[in-house]
Amino acid sequence: MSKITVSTLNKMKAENNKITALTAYDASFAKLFHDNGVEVILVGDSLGMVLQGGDDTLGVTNQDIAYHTRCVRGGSRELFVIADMSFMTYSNVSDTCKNAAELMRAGANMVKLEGGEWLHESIKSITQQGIPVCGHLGLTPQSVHVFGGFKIQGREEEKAQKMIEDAKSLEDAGAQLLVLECIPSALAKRITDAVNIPTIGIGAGNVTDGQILVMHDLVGISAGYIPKFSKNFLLETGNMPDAVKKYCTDVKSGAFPSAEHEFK
Ligand SMILES: Nc1nc(=O)c2c([nH]1)NC[C@@H]1CN(c3ccc(C(=O)N[C@@H](CCC(=O)O)C(=O)O)cc3)CN21
Ligand SMILES: CC(C)C(=O)C(=O)O
Ligand SMILES: [Mg+2]
Repeated sequence: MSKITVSTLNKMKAENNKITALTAYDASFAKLFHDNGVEVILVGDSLGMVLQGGDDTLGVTNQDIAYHTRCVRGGSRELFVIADMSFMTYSNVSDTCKNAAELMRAGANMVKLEGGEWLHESIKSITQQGIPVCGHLGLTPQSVHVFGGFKIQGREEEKAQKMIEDAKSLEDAGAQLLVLECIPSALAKRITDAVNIPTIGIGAGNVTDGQILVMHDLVGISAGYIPKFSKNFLLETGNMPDAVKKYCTDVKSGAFPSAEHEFK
């Protein structure tokens, strides 16, 4: 696979060619995913749950993400790697600059921040200084204690409209990609239509420009529960490379996620 860049991702949105993404936390899995058709690798702070065994993602540090970003980058120079900014490491512009820079030096191609309009200044500042940004709206797990659990977001029309405004604000600030997590498919469609940047969904239906899953859910070995929107692709394929290939094929064709994996 040739090298993926933000230009490739824009082109894919324009051509209705779905973007395939998975989380990875080390070199071997990152290379396996890349070799079998995955276009974007996320070093997610989900590692606080699936690697560290925590109940949420709040215990993850910027150093943790930097470490795993180095590991993932070790899998290939060619990977398009997004690194999550962890809980409370992007509270102000200065912290955002310092911590995002550490992730870029560790080998990331882009950093991801959870939140809407309030991130405007920080996103503007780091993109101006050369750091590409991915936004993240909907069920933003760092806010699990504000939400009162890992609950689907944006069901009320007022909240839905606010999320659309947040998406536009992120794009306006300079964000070049947007993750939408656990929202009704109809809202994911409205957001995808409202912005020019590609959207990547998880629990947001097959209407987004791409899909992402936590890698442990793809093979059914997540330590906690397995979210309803995920699917075990290892069951029907029996080996890892084919499970990854099947995931990519099904994302490309729109077969995954199907109705049973979406929220109405
Ligand atoms: N293994 C794993 N997969 C993930 O997708 C994931 C993580 N871990 N850790 C970080 C966050 C947390 N995420 C979660 C966790 C739980 C639900 C969940 O239980 N959702 C309910 C729906 C709740 C509702 O209806 O409002 C479900 O049944 O799937 C969703 C996303 C997504 N991320
Ligand atoms: C679930 C994805 C989008 C994420 O942010 C993570 O893995 O941390
Ligand atoms: Mg995350």
